[in-house]
Order: sequence, then C-alpha cells, then structure tokens
Amino acid sequence: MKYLTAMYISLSESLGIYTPDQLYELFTNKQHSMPISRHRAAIMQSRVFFFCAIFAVLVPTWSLIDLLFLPSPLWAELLVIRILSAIAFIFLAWQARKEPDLNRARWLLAGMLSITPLFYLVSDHWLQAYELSGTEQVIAELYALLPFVMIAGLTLFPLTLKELLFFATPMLAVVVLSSLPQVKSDIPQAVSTIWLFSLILGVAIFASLNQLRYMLSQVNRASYDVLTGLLTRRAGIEMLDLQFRLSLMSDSPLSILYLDLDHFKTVNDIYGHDAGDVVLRTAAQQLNDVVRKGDSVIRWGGEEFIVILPTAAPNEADDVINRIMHAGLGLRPDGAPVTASIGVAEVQADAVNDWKTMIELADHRMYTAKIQGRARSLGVNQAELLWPVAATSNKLAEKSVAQHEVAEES
Ligand SMILES: Nc1nc2c(ncn2[C@@H]2O[C@H](COP(=O)(O)OP(=O)(O)OP(=O)(O)O)[C@@H](O)[C@H]2O)c(=O)[nH]1
Repeated sequence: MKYLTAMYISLSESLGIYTPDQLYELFTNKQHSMPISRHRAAIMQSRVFFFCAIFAVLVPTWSLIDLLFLPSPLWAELLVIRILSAIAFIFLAWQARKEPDLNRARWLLAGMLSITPLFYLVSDHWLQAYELSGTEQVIAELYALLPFVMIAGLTLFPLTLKELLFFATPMLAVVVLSSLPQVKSDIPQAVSTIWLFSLILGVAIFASLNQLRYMLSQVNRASYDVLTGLLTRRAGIEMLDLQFRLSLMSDSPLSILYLDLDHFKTVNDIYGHDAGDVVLRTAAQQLNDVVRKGDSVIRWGGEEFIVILPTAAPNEADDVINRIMHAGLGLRPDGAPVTASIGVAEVQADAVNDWKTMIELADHRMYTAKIQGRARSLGVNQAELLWPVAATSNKLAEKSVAQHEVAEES
C-alpha cells in the first residue's frame, strides 16, 4: 500500500498535479479555457503539417530501397500504396494549414496516425505472399516497425488522456491483430511484440500528458491576469481577433465596452496600493458576474477593462451597461460606489474593418464620457447612459481628494 501511495505521489508530482481540477484537466478538455483549446489546436495542426509534409516526401522516396532490394512485382505493388499514402499526407498537410480548431486538429491527427497502420496492414499482407530471405527479409521487417514509429509520434502532441486512448486503441488493435497469426508458430515473438508496443505506448502517454500539463501552466500564466483573474491583454487580443473574424464571417453584430474606473488614482494615493488592488479585484469580479457565459472580460491596462459581447447589437450592449451600472463595481475605501466611464463600439453600426479601429473608437468614446463628467457611457450614435449613483460617487471621490490635498498641505 505504501509503495502504491509513493508511486501515486511521485506520478502526480512529475506531472505537476496537485488538485483534482488539475487531474481533470489532463483527463478531458471539458474545463479547458478558450485560449488553451486554441493554443493546443494551433500546436497540433502545425505539428501535423510538419510531419505530413515530411512523410509525403519520405514515403515515396523509400521506393528506391524497395527497388534495389525487393523482388520485381512486390516493389511496384508497394509503390502504389506509397503514392496513395503520399497523396493522403499531402491532403492532411494542406488541411492542417487552415484556421486552428480543436476538432479539425483531432481529425487530422487521427488521419495522420491511421495512414501508417493501414499502410502496414496492406504491405504486411503482400509481403507474406513472398518467400523473402537475407536483405529482403530485413527490409520487410522494417515495415513491422511502422506502428511503433507512429505510437512514439504521440509524444509530440499535448493530448488529454481521453484523446490518447482514442488514438492509441486502434493502433494497439492493429499490432495485436497482426501478431495473432504468429501466436501459433512463435508465441514468445508475438508476446514480446505486444509487450514492447505497450511499453512504448505507456511512455508516449506519459510524455504527451507531461507536455499538456506544461502547456496548460504556460498558457494559463500568459492568459490570466494574476491580480484579477481576467484575461490578460495578450490573450484578450487573440480573443478580439477571433470574435471579430467570426462576426464578419457570420455577418452578426459584435459589441465591445471600454471601461476606465473613475478617480481610481485617488484610491491609491489616499488609501495605498493594496486598497487599490482590492478595488480592482472587486470591479473585475462584478464585471465577470454580470456578463453572459460567451462574453469575455479583459484587463486591458491598469484600471482599464474591455468587455467583448459577441452577437450583441448596440441596444443589447446598452442592456449589459445597465446591468453593470445597477450591479455596481464595488465600493471605494471611503464608501463611495466605484464607477467607470464607458465607451461602446459595434462592428456593423460603426462599419469598422478591423478590431483595432473598433478599440480606438470605444477608447475615444470612453475619453469623451470622462470629459463629459465621468460615471456614464457613450455608445454608438452618441447614446448616453448615466450611472444611477453618479452624483454621490463623484462628490464623495472629489471630497476625498480635497481632504487628501488639505492633509498634504498642512
Ligand atoms: N493598486 C493598483 N493601482 C494600479 C494598478 N495598475 C495601475 N494602477 C494605478 O491606476 C491609476 C490610474 O489613474 P489615472 O488613469 O491616471 O486616473 P484616474 O484616477 O483613474 O482618473 P480618471 O481616469 O481620469 O477618472 C494610477 O495611479 C496607477 O498607478 C494596479 O495593478 N494596482
């Protein structure tokens, strides 16, 4: 029992698993965030492209060896399946250049992994029909290594345990099935082939999970702001880019809100940086609680946030602003409600061609809202919404600043 516990602890430490959530993240992608799925799809597709491009050249080139060492009709028969495999690899490489998408990446990987076992099954069938000896026999035996090469290839992809089992089971079945005829004549040979394959499979699963764990920690670190837990500006830009393209492709609206907290500097100046951090964290939490599941909240800069509202037309963006204003963004240490100046932009109503212009527009409107008195939003067609607590909040914040200035002078 002690031995098993020690094994479990060492396995979880080497995979960096310390919580049930981290274990679940390695098992399935259900809890993976959008940046992780996108990043994983991009990595998988770029690697599928790389290997398919290499195999598309190597597989037909190997015919030269077949030509030199294998008997006449056999090498020509093999050349046919080599050419068919090369065409399949070229097709997969071409598909892998498309927009990263997790489902696409999985099917491409499944395609890449199935070409070689299929090639092996067909070539094995033909090779059995010949009485090979010497170098011919050695060349023929190299074909039996193909499934091993492919299973080792799994180590190059950051996969979940569920995906690994999905990809590995058919390959294990191929090896077991092709070893069955040997069972009658040479049991030790058949058992050692299956045993060796299972060992390589075990190492491949471990290496692939390790890669996934490392990728999860790297992407999480780069994608989520440590203070607020919101998307970082970098991950937010990726999200904006994606949502903008989706909106153009589906001809659907897309709104963004650019929020800048009002008089935030005074919180830092009067109550200290830690108090400022608490205000930021609360405001971020409130924003996250108010938006829908498919919306995204980004910490754009110090006390600036961007909310992405896919499929939201200007009137729906106003609904979200009303919800934010009524739920509030928390309280300042002096008890005044935290408010923000908000600029809105929408793809169709503003007829923008790229997300950068949309951000500039929203930023400009937010700035105008600041000048016009803060605690308000300025939307498409200059539509204005006022924070219900605007007067109280501004007055209290200004009183705090005035008291602070008097205290500093005396
Ligand atoms: N506590 C804390 N403060 C931050 C952080 N990032 C930026 N800030 C502060 O945010 C403040 C930004 O203030 P300003 O944009 O100059 O102005 P403001 O007081 O918000 O006033 P208006 O925007 O004009 O309403 C600066 O004092 C920054 O130091 C952070 O992570 N934590």
